[in-house]
Amino acid sequence: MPEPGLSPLQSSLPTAAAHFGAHVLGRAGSVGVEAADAAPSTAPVPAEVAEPEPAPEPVPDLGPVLRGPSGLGTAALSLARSVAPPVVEPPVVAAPAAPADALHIPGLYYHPVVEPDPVRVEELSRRIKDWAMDEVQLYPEEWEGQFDGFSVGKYMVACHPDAPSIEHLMVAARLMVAENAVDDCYCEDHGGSPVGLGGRLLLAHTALDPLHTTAEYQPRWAESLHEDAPRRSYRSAMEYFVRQATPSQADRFRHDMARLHLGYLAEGAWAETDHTPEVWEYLVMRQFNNFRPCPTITDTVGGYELPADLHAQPAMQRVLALAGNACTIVNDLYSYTKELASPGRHLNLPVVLADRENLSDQDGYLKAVEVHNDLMRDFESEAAALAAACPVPSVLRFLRGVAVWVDGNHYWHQTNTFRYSLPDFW
Ligand SMILES: CC(C)=CCC/C(C)=C(\C)COP(=O)(O)OP(=O)(O)O
Ligand SMILES: [Mg+2]
Repeated sequence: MPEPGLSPLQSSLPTAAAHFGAHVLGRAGSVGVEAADAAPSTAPVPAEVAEPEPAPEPVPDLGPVLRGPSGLGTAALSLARSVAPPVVEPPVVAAPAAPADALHIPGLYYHPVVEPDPVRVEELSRRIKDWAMDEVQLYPEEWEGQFDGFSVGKYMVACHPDAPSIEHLMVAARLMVAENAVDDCYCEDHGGSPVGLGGRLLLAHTALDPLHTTAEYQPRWAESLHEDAPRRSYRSAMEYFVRQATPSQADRFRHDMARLHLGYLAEGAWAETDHTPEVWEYLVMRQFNNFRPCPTITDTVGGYELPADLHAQPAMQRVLALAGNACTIVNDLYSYTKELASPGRHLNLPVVLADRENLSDQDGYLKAVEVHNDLMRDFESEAAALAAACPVPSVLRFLRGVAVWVDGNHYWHQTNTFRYSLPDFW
């Protein structure tokens, strides 16, 4: 109900979008337009991480972002095109071919990406390694090869082609490295174990969501954040992130990380008792132990904000869950042989399908490909429906950012032959 004397906000949205609320859309529209036109965040970049002078930043190729993926079957991702005239008429570009030595999963539904800008990849790789070694003492010398082989620079450039600067990419890269450090060192094969995992994760979570307590106990907690590599890296990565993010973006990230830690705990609990969950139970765990915290920072890394009220809409939440699930099942497919070779029994979707549905290893794997493809198609159709129902610039750019992240994530898995290989099922 409008206040007396005030005329109601006029919305150009279809009636179907009425449930988003004119107050939210009115504000979101202005934020989005401003953000889309002036990409860099208003948050100041701290002096110690300022861009080096006078090296010029490579100009990001915004073509893929405006245009979206261009391969067969990518029409559903052309969100802006379906609801509004494009900002510029993009040139028609052929779908890029995957590199010759890339891994190919027959029947997998995915979109090829434009090769990430090699200048950005090199610069980001150099800076992230400096951060890992000099600022957080992340790993002993003998792990250097694994750090390089992870190729976080290539990963983040592929996933965030609209980042306005290398420093924006560093925000994503530090978090990616820190998230993997926690997984490797607390949960998996670099000293991790389900035993005591809850306590370790809880304490590390306070590097993201700080303790507020009395003067007597606060200093001891603050010291604890420097005691191991996972906590050092979470603490530092979060410090940079909150300088770049708005408070609601930081809060969104903390929530997504709490979800992630809950997923780690369920995975650890099942490993401890050697329990194989039902397929749907596994999918629940993997929705939490999930890449979700990475695509959901796409607006911070892009230098704009999807307003909290729009992020919280159930339709947006469904799109984000589907996108995260598609990304994560891609990992289950590409990491299948790595996980078979690791000590103990590592759960992934093909393994759980084979066990719970009495399938051969091969049929379990092939069914997991189908589950992935269904998730991808649901993500794309729900994202397109949301874009049509709520064609606010920040929503469209965010949905495009998530879709590009999904594609970049696939590209990184497909091309990371240092880390992954495929089973001989075809
Ligand atoms: C980057 C991030 C938020 C990671 C969270 C959880 C995670 C490590 C994954 C979803 C990847 O799965 P997994 O642990 O199976 O990774 P690898 O197969 O070892 O590459
Ligand atoms: Mg895996």
